[in-house]
Amino acid sequence: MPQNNASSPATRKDVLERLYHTVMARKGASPSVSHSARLMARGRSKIAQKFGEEAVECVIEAIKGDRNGLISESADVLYHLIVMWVDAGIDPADVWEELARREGTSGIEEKASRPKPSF
Ligand SMILES: N=c1c2ncn([C@@H]3O[C@H](COP(=O)(O)OP(=O)(O)OP(=O)(O)O)[C@@H](O)[C@H]3O)c2ncn1[C@@H]1O[C@H](COP(=O)(O)O)[C@@H](O)[C@H]1O
Repeated sequence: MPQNNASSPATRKDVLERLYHTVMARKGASPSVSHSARLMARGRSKIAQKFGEEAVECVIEAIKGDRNGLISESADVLYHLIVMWVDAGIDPADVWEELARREGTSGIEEKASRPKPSF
C-alpha cells in the first residue's frame, strides 16, 4: 500500500482501531468500490486464503532481511487479519484482552505448564 497518510504518533497509535471501524463500515458495501467489501463478499475461505498468502509474503521478506519489505507486508497482514476479525465477529478489544491476560507470563513457563501428552 502507498504510504499516503502522514500522521502524528498520537494518530498512528490508534490506527488498528480505526482500520477495524473502517472495515466494519464496509460490511455490505458495494464490492465495486471497496476492496474490503469485495473480500468479505468472496467468503471466509477466501479471506483466510488471502491472510495466509500475505503471511507467507511476510515470512519471505523476513528471511530476505528486507526491512522495508517486511514493514509493507506486515501492514498487508494486519489489514487482512482485521478483515478476518470483522468477518468472524471479533472485536479488537477481544484480542487486546487476551494479550493483556498473557502479560507477565513467560512463554517458556506457559509451555512447561501445558498437560503432557499421554502417548
Ligand atoms: N490497508 C488496506 C489494504 N492493504 C492492502 N489492501 C489491498 O489488498 C489488495 C491485495 O491485492 P491482491 O492482488 O493480493 O489481492 P486480490 O485483489 O484479492 O486479488 P486475488 O488474489 O483474488 O487475485 C490490494 O487491492 C490492496 O490495495 C488494502 N485495502 C484497504 N486497506 C485499508 O482499508 C480501508 C478501506 O478500504 P476499502 O475497503 O477498499 O474501501 C482503506 O482506506 C485502507 O485503510
